[in-house]
Amino acid sequence: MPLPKAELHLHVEGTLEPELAFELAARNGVRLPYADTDELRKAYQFEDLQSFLNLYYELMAVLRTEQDFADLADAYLARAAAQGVRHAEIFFDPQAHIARGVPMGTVVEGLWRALGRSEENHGVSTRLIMCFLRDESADSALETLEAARPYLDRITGIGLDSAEVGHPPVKFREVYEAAAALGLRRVAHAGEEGPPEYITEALDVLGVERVDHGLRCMEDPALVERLVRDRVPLTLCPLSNVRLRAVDVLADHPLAAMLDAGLLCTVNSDDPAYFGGYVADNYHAVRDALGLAKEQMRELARNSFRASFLEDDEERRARYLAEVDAYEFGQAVP
Ligand code: HPA
Ligand SMILES: [Zn+2]
Repeated sequence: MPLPKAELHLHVEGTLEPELAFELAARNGVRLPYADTDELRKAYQFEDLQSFLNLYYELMAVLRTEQDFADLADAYLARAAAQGVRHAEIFFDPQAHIARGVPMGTVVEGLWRALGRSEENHGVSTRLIMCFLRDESADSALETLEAARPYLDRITGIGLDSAEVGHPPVKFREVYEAAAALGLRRVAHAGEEGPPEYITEALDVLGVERVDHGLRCMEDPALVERLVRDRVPLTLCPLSNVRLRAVDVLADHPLAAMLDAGLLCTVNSDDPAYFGGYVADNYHAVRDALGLAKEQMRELARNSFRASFLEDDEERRARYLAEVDAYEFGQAVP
C-alpha cells in the first residue's frame, strides 16, 4: 500500500496520456500532427515552460465533449488512487477550451461526471480549482469568472498559471478581489520561472493562501522567513522542475534545503503525462535523489493534508492525517 497523500498541484489537462489523446482524436475526428503515440512521446523534450505549454495547448484540441473531460479526469483519478492519493485538488484551464469553442459548462459538467463519483469509484475526495491564463488579459480573466458563475457550487478556488515571466500577479488584482468576494479560495503559480518578487506580490496583492511552485523563494531569505512564519504552503513539483529546466538534475533540487528551512513543502506531479511521473513517482524520485528519510516522506504526506482546502470537512482531514501517522513503511512505493 502506498503512503496516503493529497495532490494539490495537478493540471487535469496535463494528465492527457498519448494513448488517450489518440483515442479522443479518433472519437472526435481531430487530426493530430503525430503519426502515433511513440512519435508524440518523442516531442516531450522541453527547453523551458513555454516549449511545454506549446504542446500542452496543442493536444487540448482532442478535448471536445463532456464525456472527453469525464474520461480524462477519471483516468487521472484511477492512476492517482493507485499511487496513494486520497484527496486531489485539481486545476483546469477554461480559457484554453473556451477559445476553441468549448463552453465552460461542457468543461465543468464533464469534469464533474468523474469528480462527483470519485469517492465511490476511486476512494479519492476532490476539489476543483479554476485557473486563469496569465498570458491572457485581465479582462479575459474577469469574463471567465463571470462565465463560471453558474458552476460556482462546483469550484472551490481560483489559480493562475501559464507563461509566468512578464505577467506579474498584480495584473490580476481585480479578478482575485472579485473571486474573494464570492468566497473562492485563492492560489497562484509564482516563482517557478518568475522572480521571488512575484511570490511576495501573489501574497500581498492577490491574497493567495498557497503558492504553486514557489521554488525561487530560496533566493530571498526574508521571504523564506515570512513563508515559514506564516506557514504558507508551497506545492512543489520536482519532476516538472527537471523537465522544464528550472533545476538541472533532481540532486540539485532545493526541496531538502526547503524542508530544513522549515517551509511547509508538498510534493505534486503538475502535468504527469508530460513530466514522466505521477505523484508517488515524484515522492520516490526525491527520496532517491535527495536521500530523504522515511519520517521526511511522512512529513511531506502530512503537509499535503494540512495544506489542502478541507476546512469544510475537518473530520475527513483528521482521518487522512491519522492514516499517514499509522502508515508502516515497507518495501512499497511511498
Ligand atoms: O507548470 C506549469 N506552470 C505554468 N503553467 C502551467 N500550466 C500547466 N502546467 C503549468
Ligand atoms: Zn502547474
